Amino acid sequence: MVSTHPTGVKHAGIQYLPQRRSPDIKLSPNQELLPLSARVNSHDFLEIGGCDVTTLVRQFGSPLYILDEETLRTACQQYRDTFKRYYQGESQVVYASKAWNCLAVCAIANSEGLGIDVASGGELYTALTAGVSPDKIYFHGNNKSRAELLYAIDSGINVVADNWYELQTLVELASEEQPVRILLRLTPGIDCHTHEYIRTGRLDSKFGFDPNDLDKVFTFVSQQPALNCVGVHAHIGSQIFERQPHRDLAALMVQWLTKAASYGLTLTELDVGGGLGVNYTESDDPPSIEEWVIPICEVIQEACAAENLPLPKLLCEPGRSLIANSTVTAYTIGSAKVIPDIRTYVAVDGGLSDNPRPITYQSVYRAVVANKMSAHLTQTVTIAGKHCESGDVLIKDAQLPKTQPGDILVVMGTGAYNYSMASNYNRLPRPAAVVVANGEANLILQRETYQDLIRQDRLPARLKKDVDTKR
Ligand SMILES: Cc1ncc(COP(=O)(O)O)c(C=O)c1O
Ligand SMILES: N[C@@H](CCCC[NH3+])C(=O)O
Repeated sequence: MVSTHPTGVKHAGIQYLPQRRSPDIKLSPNQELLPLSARVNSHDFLEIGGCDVTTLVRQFGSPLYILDEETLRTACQQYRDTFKRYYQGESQVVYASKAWNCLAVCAIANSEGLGIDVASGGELYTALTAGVSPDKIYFHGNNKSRAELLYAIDSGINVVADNWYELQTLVELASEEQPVRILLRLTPGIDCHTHEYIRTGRLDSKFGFDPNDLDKVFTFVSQQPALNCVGVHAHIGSQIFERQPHRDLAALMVQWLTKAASYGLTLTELDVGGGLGVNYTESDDPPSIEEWVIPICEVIQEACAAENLPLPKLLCEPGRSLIANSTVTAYTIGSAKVIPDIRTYVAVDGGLSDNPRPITYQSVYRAVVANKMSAHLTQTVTIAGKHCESGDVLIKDAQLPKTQPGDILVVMGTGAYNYSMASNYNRLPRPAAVVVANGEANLILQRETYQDLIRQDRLPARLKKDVDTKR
């Protein structure tokens, strides 16, 4: 079977065309396997952003993260513009930068008018360095350190307060003259179907205040002049395909605003978190960005009208659905091991250090061979990484054309939680990343070197002496 990608990419056996539910609803990048600008050129090679992937690998090395600027910008615009169109109050889309935090990605999101959600001092430092305005930065985390909270207060950003210890620390660190702007993160008690490790909304979660404490929390913050509490926040989990949980969440959060008003707290911001899922395989079926945003706007508008509340500023925090499908990882194929009647392993020059999602969440990915885009898929192979770990498998039973050492394997949908969760396991240097657009490729993350790997190593003098004498 040969199927066709909407943009013209053909790859035998892979169904690239997601199902359109209605002609009025735009498909969005989170429903695509390949970046929007993907094409097959006259050599039968994959091009992204007008750049031949095999040339990029020759130029920048392998493995290589390749980020398509058009796809990322389109996703940012779809979120931003859908809120503008369907929500009558103010809105702000905030990129959850834990998905991929680096200067260039923060700068692109910022240039599209998005705010940035940060989850550590390091992510905050990156966002500020990328030029994001402090009032558009939201700081998350269930155990922010004192130093991180001080950094947040000094920088004038928004803090999403997660627990009692944090509220008390903020009261100590902030002052009446310079109150800290906070939102309260509450656990909504809403469950959804996603991987156990990435559910955050149910009561048994390490994040946020217990909803049974709502009265106590509102009473406390309403009495603290050092706390400028402006809103509520909740996030129910990640890689969610269902639509009802976010509708339920939106309705529940409006009830929280009503309750806060009874404590004299005028809360003007409501942040529904992120969580919209993406296509990693042809059988995934997430809603589009519009299909996710529109019902949230409708539910909040209806609930506020019913409760006679002014419309709050509506925020959301997508990570994965903004960036996952903008990026592919290109690897070079090396050794193979054929175990007759059992399995064929084809190894690449990266693995769990650049993409820990398969080993962590049993995530499934799809791949194509960038220099053999129309070749028939004649083999079923397991794509192994190069780490000393049997579980270091990127894709089980991948359908591929016949491959040989030197071929370029492209794994799709690697923009979210790949680089940001990358490690140096086995002391592999982290890969480089480029952003591509209009035939131009720019380095956004330099490949680590062996020197980088030992930059933080220290050899105490007494051990050094040992080394010297034993030589
Ligand atoms: C507080 C918070 N906001 C936003 C996100 C982004 O989620 P996603 O990448 O699923 O959109 C997460 C991650 O799950 C999160 O923990
Ligand atoms: N790291 C997870 C998502 C975590 C979301 C952050 N709360 C993943 O790769 O799917």
